[in-house]
Amino acid sequence: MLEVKNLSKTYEGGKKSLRDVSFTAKAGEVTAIIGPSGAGKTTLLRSINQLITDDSGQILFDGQNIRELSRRQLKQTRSKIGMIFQNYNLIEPLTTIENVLHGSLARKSTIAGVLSLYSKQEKQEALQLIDEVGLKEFAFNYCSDLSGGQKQRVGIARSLMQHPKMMLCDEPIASLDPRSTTMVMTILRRLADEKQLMILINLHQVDIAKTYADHLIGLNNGRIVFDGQAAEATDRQIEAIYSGVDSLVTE
Ligand SMILES: Nc1ncnc2c1ncn2[C@@H]1O[C@H](COP(=O)(O)OP(=O)(O)OP(=O)(O)O)[C@@H](O)[C@H]1O
Repeated sequence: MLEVKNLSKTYEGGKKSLRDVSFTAKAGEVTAIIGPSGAGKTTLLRSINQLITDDSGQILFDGQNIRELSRRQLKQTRSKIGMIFQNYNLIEPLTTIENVLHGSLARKSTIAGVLSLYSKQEKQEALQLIDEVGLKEFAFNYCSDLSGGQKQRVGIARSLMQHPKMMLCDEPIASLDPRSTTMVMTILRRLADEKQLMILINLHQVDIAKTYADHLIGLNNGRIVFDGQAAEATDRQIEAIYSGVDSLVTE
């Protein structure tokens, strides 16, 4: 379970990007975060694993407050949190399997990582994950030769190599066509259902959020203005998330 309590963030220059944000996310659930551009979605996702340092609040995950961990503890906790990015963040001149194997670096010693020392078991696991995301025949292709949707699936397999408990997905389908969008969202949904992963996903497409997510959070100007079941959010509530009317949990 992830419990975010009263999280606030003000950037240098004074922009208040998160204002007293509190919510809970559960294992096995897809939580979609929607809201207009600049609402604070990326800031929220990146604060959860402390890629952005926030001002105040609590982030309780796996029995710990992530905000209070030492550097070493944070590294350990981050190894359980996968990240999926809009621009994939792959090493393009490397092959699919090499990129996926990189996901295990979070669990390895620095020297083993630098020397790219992977065990036979890790290579087998990487191939298995590549198969799970439907890319078996592309395992030894260079990532630079893959389509956007294929690259995102490599990103998912790489993240699974970490053995994550939670996946933070920052607009993972923003650059994809409808067919690739369906494939990626279906895989994320399956990971929540079958591996009981906790999936948090920033989205611009409300219809996709309502189709694939269990839980919907609406952010506007750094505030949570909706927190409820994705399938039950009404058009009026969705409209209000984007127009910025506060406190819409009840109609
Ligand atoms: N490094 C930064 N320094 C100052 N202000 C920032 C910084 N990063 C983001 N902001 C501001 O914080 C607010 C929230 O930004 P954030 O990127 O979290 O929003 P978002 O909801 O993810 O937007 P989008 O949907 O466009 O990606 C915006 O007003 C943005 O301009």
